[in-house]
Amino acid sequence: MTETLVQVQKLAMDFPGQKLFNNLSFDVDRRDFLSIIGENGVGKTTLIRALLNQVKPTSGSIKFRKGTKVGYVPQFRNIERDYPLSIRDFVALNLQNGKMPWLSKMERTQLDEILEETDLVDIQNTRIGRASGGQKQKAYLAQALVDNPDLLILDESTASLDTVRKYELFNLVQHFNQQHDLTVISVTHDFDLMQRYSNRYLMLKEDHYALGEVADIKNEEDLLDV
Ligand SMILES: Nc1ncnc2c1ncn2[C@@H]1O[C@H](COP(=O)(O)OP(=O)(O)OP(=O)(O)O)[C@@H](O)[C@H]1O
Repeated sequence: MTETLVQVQKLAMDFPGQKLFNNLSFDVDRRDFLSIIGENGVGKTTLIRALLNQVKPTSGSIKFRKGTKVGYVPQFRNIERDYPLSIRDFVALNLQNGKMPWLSKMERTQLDEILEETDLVDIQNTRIGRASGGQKQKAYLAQALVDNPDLLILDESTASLDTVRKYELFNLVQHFNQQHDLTVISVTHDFDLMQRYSNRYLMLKEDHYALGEVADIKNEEDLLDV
């Protein structure tokens, strides 16, 4: 049975001289892997910010199923070489809620499990600032997943990565999608990434949008006409 996790209804966002999303409505069901695509400036990042409750839409609504926990992987942001945390400590930042300086036994288990599942065990003591770009993105992914979210939002998370690292990161996301029922929303410019990994797409254009099944799209040109 499908279980709707996110329900976006008649969303619109007005900025001076610009209107984004023409009454945008869509649902995201548990286990969906939705790619949000569209040209620069159509509002992809703004939509993500609205989903993360960082901006309030001018009209319309975004409803989450009660208890939905959301994880977020940002665009690549470089971390200074001297940043003092190890990869392990960096991933753990999302666990403690700032309440205690140490981790409970259960939290330590959660941390060990996510490091294992994201292939970071061998480099967990490496300083995050010294890690490669691909390792840093994996650490961001592990950080977003360590407290077991229902929904993961990725914003151009592979933009700085080469093809091998890009597939490595998304193979992991796919693993969590298929094995742990993680629901995924991924903003991307990358047609190949969308086609390989997602089951649905939301194409944003200046004055309309299109929702569809990725299986119906054979090549990039098909998206021009939607
Ligand atoms: N706080 C704001 N105030 C005014 N205009 C804004 C604000 N936030 C976004 N915009 C405008 O909304 C439009 C959409 O921006 P947004 O960053 O969401 O697009 P995008 O699709 O993510 O683009 P890109 O692919 O380049 O990242 C842009 O023209 C931007 O200037």
